[in-house]
Amino acid sequence: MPLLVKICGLSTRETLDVALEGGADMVGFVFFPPSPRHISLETARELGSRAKGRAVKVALTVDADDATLENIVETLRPDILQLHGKETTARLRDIKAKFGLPLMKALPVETAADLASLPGYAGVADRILFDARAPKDATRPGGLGAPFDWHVLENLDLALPYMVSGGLNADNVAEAVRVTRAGGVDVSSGVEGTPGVKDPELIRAFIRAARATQPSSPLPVHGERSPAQRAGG
Ligand SMILES: O=C(O)c1ccccc1N[C@@H]1O[C@H](COP(=O)(O)O)[C@@H](O)[C@H]1O
Repeated sequence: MPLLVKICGLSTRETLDVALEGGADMVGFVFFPPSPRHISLETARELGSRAKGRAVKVALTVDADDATLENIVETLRPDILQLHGKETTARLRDIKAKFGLPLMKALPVETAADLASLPGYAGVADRILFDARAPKDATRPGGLGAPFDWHVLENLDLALPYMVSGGLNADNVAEAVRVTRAGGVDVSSGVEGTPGVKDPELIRAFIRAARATQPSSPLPVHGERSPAQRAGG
């Protein structure tokens, strides 16, 4: 399976286009007012229609209530909801029943003990995102540019698709994928110059580095067209 690459915290047309043109599989939009990446519903409507059909649109929320989720679903029209707070398994069931969208539950990781809640969430979420546990005094539960010890996931045996995040960048993404065997990677701070301000070059470099972790297409035998040539018609 090809590695899924998610660029999160996009808030402008220009950087969204860079992520889409660079080949991001998923683009994430943050709806959490304390975050420097928080976007308004008006921006969500514009960016959502721009990304439609070009990448999976992910709405990131933190313990959002139904009314907030309703507004986000109505304006962004996300393909998946990323729940990055302390949402319980019961709340996940409730959100699923109300909104009928796939759910990606973010789980904070610091030590192996943090995986205790995994079986419960794996029973209801469609995908798990393992993210670095934020310090107690942090103003947000993610998007802090800090990695966790990827070896915690080394022997993970999870049937559900999972991604990793937390302090990823173009220099360490290959090692994160090697250690965790994750099917996807998610980045925000690592493609920014300053918090909340995406850097086009860093976005491109991250996507390239993530793609380079994949075995390259086999060389065509004489007279045969390569997969890339076939995809291009
Ligand atoms: O990006 C944010 O501001 C944010 C706010 C609240 C919850 C999660 C947030 N971001 C997510 O955190 C991880 C790791 O990000 P980083 O690469 O370490 O900056 C990622 O999933 C972001 O989507």
